[in-house]
Amino acid sequence: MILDDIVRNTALRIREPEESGEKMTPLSLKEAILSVQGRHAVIAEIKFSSPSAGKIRERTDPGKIAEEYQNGGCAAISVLTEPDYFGGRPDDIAVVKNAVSLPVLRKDFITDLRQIEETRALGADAVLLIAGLLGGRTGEFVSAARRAGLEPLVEVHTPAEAELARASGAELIGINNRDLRTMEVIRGTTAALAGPLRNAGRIVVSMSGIRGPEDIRRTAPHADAFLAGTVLMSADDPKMVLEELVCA
Ligand SMILES: O=P(O)(O)OC[C@@H](O)[C@@H](O)c1c[nH]c2ccccc12
Repeated sequence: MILDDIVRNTALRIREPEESGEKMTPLSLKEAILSVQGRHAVIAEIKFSSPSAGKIRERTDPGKIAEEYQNGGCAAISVLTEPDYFGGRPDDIAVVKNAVSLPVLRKDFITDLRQIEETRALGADAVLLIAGLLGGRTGEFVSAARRAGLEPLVEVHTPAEAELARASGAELIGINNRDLRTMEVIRGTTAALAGPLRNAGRIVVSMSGIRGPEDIRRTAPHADAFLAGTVLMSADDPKMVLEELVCA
């Protein structure tokens, strides 16, 4: 299965983190989401290809894309750093951080605590932790991320994972509408899982499969923020499409 291949190959790339120089004070993804008023908080993703979509667009300077996203009014930027299936690079984090003044979320397949240190060393503000990969270790990774100065965003797709995420203490929970194992998008996933999480005070990010403003409007009663990738990266004018999502 593709997900197993990705996780295995990613683990093979892990190196002991090197001591890196002074890092900037992290920007809060939570604050960025909560400070959006009168429009939708959108996390715009930089992703050049994916197992489900194949090649999305030619690789160009991620800093330029990030600037366009910032001009389009996103609350934060997500950067896929996995190289083999998503066309990303770890160093894209620093490039994006230098280009914009928004929180940057690193998205990769994290299954080893050394990747948490690495993520902070790369300059990210927040890190994606996938409950479906971490299982009972989710809470341990949430704590490790905080200790490293990173805000954890825990991704879930099933009720059991949602409960794991809630119990992990993470404040930010991403409900992935796409099943990472089958790659099928079920747009009702956010509505189905958000209730208990929001009642427990968690901030819910609805992720994946957003095709346009209508998808945002339909899910808005169930989510505090949205994460969109393919619809933006495949657009001729990502800034314009992002503005449509933000103002949906
Ligand atoms: O391109 P989309 O359908 O807008 O989806 C973005 C994002 O949610 C997706 O890239 C994603 C969500 N969780 C992940 C985990 C790993 C890799 C990728 C992802």
